[in-house]
Amino acid sequence: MSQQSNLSLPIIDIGPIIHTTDSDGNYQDEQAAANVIKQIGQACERFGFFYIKNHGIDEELVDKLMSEGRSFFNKPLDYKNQYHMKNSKVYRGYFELGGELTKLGHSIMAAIGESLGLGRDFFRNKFTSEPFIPFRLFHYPSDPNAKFENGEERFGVGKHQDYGCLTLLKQDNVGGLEVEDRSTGEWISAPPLEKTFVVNIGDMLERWTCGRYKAVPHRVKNLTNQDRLSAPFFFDPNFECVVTPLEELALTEEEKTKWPPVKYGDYILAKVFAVFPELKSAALKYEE
Ligand SMILES: O=C(O)CCC(=O)C(=O)O
Ligand SMILES: [Fe+2]
Repeated sequence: MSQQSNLSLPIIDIGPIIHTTDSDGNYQDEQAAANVIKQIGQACERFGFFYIKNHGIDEELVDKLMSEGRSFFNKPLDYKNQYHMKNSKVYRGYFELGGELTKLGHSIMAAIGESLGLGRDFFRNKFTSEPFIPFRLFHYPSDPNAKFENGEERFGVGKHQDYGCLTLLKQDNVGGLEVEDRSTGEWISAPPLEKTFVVNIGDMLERWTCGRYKAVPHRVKNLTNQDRLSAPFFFDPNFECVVTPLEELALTEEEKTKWPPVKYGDYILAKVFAVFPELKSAALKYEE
């Protein structure tokens, strides 16, 4: 079993990269923005994860979302089963924070483009103008005494990497998220920090950059006696987007052959159906 690390993930004040001038998309304070972009680039290379603060997202709306989520999970099972994912064709809909989080996703992708020397419009112009933006609300029941089951360590969400470009995660104040330190294999704790989101890189950004920016394994274990709620917002390429190593990054032939092209829609569906096989039969039924 790997050890806990005593490192902590960087916390980046991204105020300077979300305030652009209206006319041309330049940053209001280019020097401050350049400093943030550098921090983002370093965090992507070293950890694949970072916290953001001063992100401009309305905290009242976030609180409202979390309390609505909590009240849903507190309802009786019969009520919740009406919305069981097995019964879903596909849940599409509106939620109040969607637009704001999408805008934030574009701002962070702009900074990432800049940090790679590709320019701030690179990803939006080429790949993410119409992102695929799944959103989930997770409930991790309190589980203080169930560290092990049949000798195996138990997790609310087992070790995995995210599939797309970026994840913007809001967690409540319970904690339990851990991130692998790729250089040591230790687990870095990512505790709740007020008014922040945890941001992490997904597999597609790793493929575009041939691993320069990493999609890093993480997991969640709630060992407290309180329920935990989290809300990941995924900012992903469109289903039709074919992801190949970026020519602009002057990667070697060896690197490029390691990352063959994938169509994002095929990639994510294969991943989701592997985790939730019942959704595959539901989706096939829907296609008939
Ligand atoms: O609940 C969390 O903190 C993380 C969830 C997660 O890793 C995911 O949805 O991909
Ligand atoms: Fe994840």
